[in-house]
Amino acid sequence: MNVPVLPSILLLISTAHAFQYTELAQYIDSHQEEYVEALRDWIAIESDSSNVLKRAELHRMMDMTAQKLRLMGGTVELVDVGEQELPDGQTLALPKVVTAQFGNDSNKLTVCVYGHVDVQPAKLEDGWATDPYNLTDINGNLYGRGASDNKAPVLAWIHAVEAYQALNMELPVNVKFVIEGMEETGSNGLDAMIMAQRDTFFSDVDYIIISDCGWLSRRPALTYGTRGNCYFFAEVEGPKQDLHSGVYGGTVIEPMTDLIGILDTLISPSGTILIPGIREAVAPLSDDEWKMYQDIQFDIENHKNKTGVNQLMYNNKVDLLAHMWRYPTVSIHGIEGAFSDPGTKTVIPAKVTAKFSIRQVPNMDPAMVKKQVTDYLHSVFAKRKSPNKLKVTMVIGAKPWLADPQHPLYEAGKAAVNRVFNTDPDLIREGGTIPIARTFQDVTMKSIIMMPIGGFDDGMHSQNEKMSRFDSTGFLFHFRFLALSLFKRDNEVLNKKLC
Ligand SMILES: CC(C)C[C@H](N)C(=O)NCC(=O)O
Repeated sequence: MNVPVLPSILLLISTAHAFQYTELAQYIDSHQEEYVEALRDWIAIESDSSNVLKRAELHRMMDMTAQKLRLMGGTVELVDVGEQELPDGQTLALPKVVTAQFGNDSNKLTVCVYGHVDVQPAKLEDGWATDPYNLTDINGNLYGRGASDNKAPVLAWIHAVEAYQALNMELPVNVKFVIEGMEETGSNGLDAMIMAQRDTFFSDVDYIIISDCGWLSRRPALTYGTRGNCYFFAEVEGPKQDLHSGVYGGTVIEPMTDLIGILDTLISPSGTILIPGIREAVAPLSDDEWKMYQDIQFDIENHKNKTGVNQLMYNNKVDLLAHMWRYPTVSIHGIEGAFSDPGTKTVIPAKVTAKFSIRQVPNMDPAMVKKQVTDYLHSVFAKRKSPNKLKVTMVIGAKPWLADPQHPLYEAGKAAVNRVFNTDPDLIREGGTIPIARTFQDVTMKSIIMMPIGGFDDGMHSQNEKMSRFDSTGFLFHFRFLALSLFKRDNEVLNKKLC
């Protein structure tokens, strides 16, 4: 069973009878290689949204996505969401957002599937074992940038609709797609588009499904929360050009020294955020949450192996999960302008820009965090009495998202997992960010369920990202049935509650 297939699963299925399940499953299994080839075509496109030099590739990716949906007979639009302003003041066209619709029957529920087809940067020399843009199948693992995050899951949903069409089966729900190309950099332009189309495209949507996350372990999972993210640039500028450190070192106050000095004041070695006001905003961990976390399957040794470290920040499961999902953290990602090539260049860089981010949790507010971080860094910098100039910019301000795991969507999900796996799913949160999740919820007032498709060891954003055709436990195979059951149950529950 391969991944792109997965969704077929998810789909539709609500009203399908047993023989239809079998037919769908057979169709999907017998088309597995075509799904892998479709994924190969998509992986080959370097749709890196963070690199402005790759923008043409991103536009091509959106066109290709729209074309695939058009060829399936969907009502497809490429929605212009305007321009992006770059830190240097230049502007650049944003990739268009693809919307599509299959079915328009007012007697059916309408499901909106959201996904993205942009990716994080990847280079062979980062330590990939294979070319990140050439899908490589090793023992059933499909390696390539974007395989798990989020190209295979998006394709899987599309192929699910296609399987119904190919078998001349009626879709049990109307299906809408919203597929974007800027998720990895904060979903620029998408908030405004959702607001603008609230009373049109989104007016008949009953609920939203996102498959842009992963299981936590080999136990089935449903995701009910994601962290937000505030991403900052801190630029320190000094001399008018780079200087020879032997000739000028000791006479000028170096921008890099200033920058490292202020970065070191963001977080303590034991992980305490030192920016005033941040920790105070965080909702305290309730007893109920503590109990929920205790029951979740999470193997600390496995987490150590996966990350390749021999010591973690915390030694117990609840603390680790809580710090992964529902406490903020500061991560320092890189320094632009710093010398980073092999060799021993002896330069004093004239201007350096640090990139760091702070994951957001309830009840933090990105606007407030922007002010707290900017004020704090300027006050720390002022104490250094440096003649250099500091500029702090927040380039992403994505809010956290939290659903009610008691909502009928999750009841349906749990019942389906039980039916299929004979076990309760773990109800998990996600430490990463899906910037648009909160907007969907706030603007459309519709509920969201996140149904992870990725494996716990897919390596999203990392070297050797992959999506598995099979898992040792065969979870993808099971997931198909989970989905079938889910939607069957889903409609039963939701028809009662939503209609
Ligand atoms: C695991 C995340 C929710 C996946 C998502 N596509 C993502 O990577 N978002 C950006 C981020 O930095 O979290």
